[in-house]
Parts: sequence; C-alpha cells; structure tokens
Amino acid sequence: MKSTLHTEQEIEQFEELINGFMDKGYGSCDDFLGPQLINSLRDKLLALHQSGDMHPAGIGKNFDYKKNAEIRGDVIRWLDEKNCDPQEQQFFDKLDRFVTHLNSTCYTGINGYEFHYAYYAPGSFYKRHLDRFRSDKGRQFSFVIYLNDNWQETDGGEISLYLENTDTRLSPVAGRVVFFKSDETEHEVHIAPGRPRLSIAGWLKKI
Ligand SMILES: O=C(O)CCC(=O)C(=O)O
Ligand SMILES: [Fe+2]
Repeated sequence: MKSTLHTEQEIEQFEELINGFMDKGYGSCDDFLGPQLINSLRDKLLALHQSGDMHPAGIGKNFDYKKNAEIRGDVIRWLDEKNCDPQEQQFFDKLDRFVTHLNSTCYTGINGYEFHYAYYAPGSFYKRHLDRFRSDKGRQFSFVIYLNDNWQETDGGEISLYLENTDTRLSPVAGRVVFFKSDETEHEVHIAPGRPRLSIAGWLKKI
C-alpha cells in the first residue's frame, strides 16, 4: 500500500473516525472526499449500473437468489485497484493513508481491503446483519462512503447501527463515511422509497 504526505485536515478526519469508533463504537465524518471526486465516483457507479455491469451480492457460499433478495436488495460491483481509473485511484490513495494512520495509532495490523460499489434501487434494503458472518476473510472494519447528491432526511435510506441495542441512524449524504467493527456491530440499511441509494462499501482486513 502506498502512503503519501498527510494534510492536517486529513489527519483531523482520520482522528474523527478513530475517536468516534473508540468513544461510541462507530466513527463517522463528512466530506471525506471532495465533491468533484464524489461526483465522478457517482457517475462511474451509475454508468456501471446502466450498462448492466452490477450484480446481486452473494451471501454465503451457496448463492440462492430468492433467499438473498429477502435479505438484501442492492446490486454491487467490486473495485479492482490493479485496474482502476484515476478517480478510483484517488479514493484508494486516501484509504491507504487512513489505514497507515489507523495501524500506526491503534496497532490494528490491517494489511488488506476490499471495496464494492453498491446500488440500492428505490424500495430496497439490507436487513439487520453483521458483516463477518459470510465467507470470513479477516474482515476487521466496515467502511462505507456515500455518493448521494443532495440527500434529504425525508429521502430515508439511513443506516442503523445497533450499539448496545440503541438504534443510531445516519443519512447516506454524499461524502459521509461510516466506520465500525465488522464482527461486532449489527447494522441495517433502510428503504429509500423515492430514489436510488449509492455508496462504496468495503472492509479493512487482517489476513
Ligand atoms: O450502505 C450501508 O450503509 C451499509 C451497507 C452494508 O451493510 C453492507 O454492504 O454490508
Ligand atoms: Fe453490512
């Protein structure tokens, strides 16, 4: 993983994510990526969706479309760091700097990650779950960044984080990141009835 110079603002964001996680069990920060980059990533996601290059995500080894659809309704497309466009590279570069910061301040030993675009059509959802029950590939932290321009609270589509059985809800506004422990924090994606809900979701791993 590459690492370049951190800016002060970047360090503040990283600390906001990490401190939030340590204090409340989840970290969140806004404007993790600038609006131009968010727009490009959103355009890329929409183009992939339009060209039919996204597919239902599997849950577990034996994929059962019907069973899957009762649990989650998003379609996904994995990002490939070895074959990505300059905007995706900018995302990975920032992520690399975050992981370097996380590892050096918290001794987390993260040495890999995987990320996918996700498109939730209006009315789809992802029921309450943990991210580490599937094929367990060493997922330590879940990290989601939202790409939804001008998202209003009335649009719905919140993520619920169930921490000590309280329900913390966050709207998927463009540029916002949510960060939590993959094997501990149950969470859920609520329906957005009127518009698609777009994100890049991924996992920081220790393999
Ligand atoms: O999009 C979100 O807010 C969460 C997505 C999620 O839970 C997942 O992909 O496992
Ligand atoms: Fe999840």
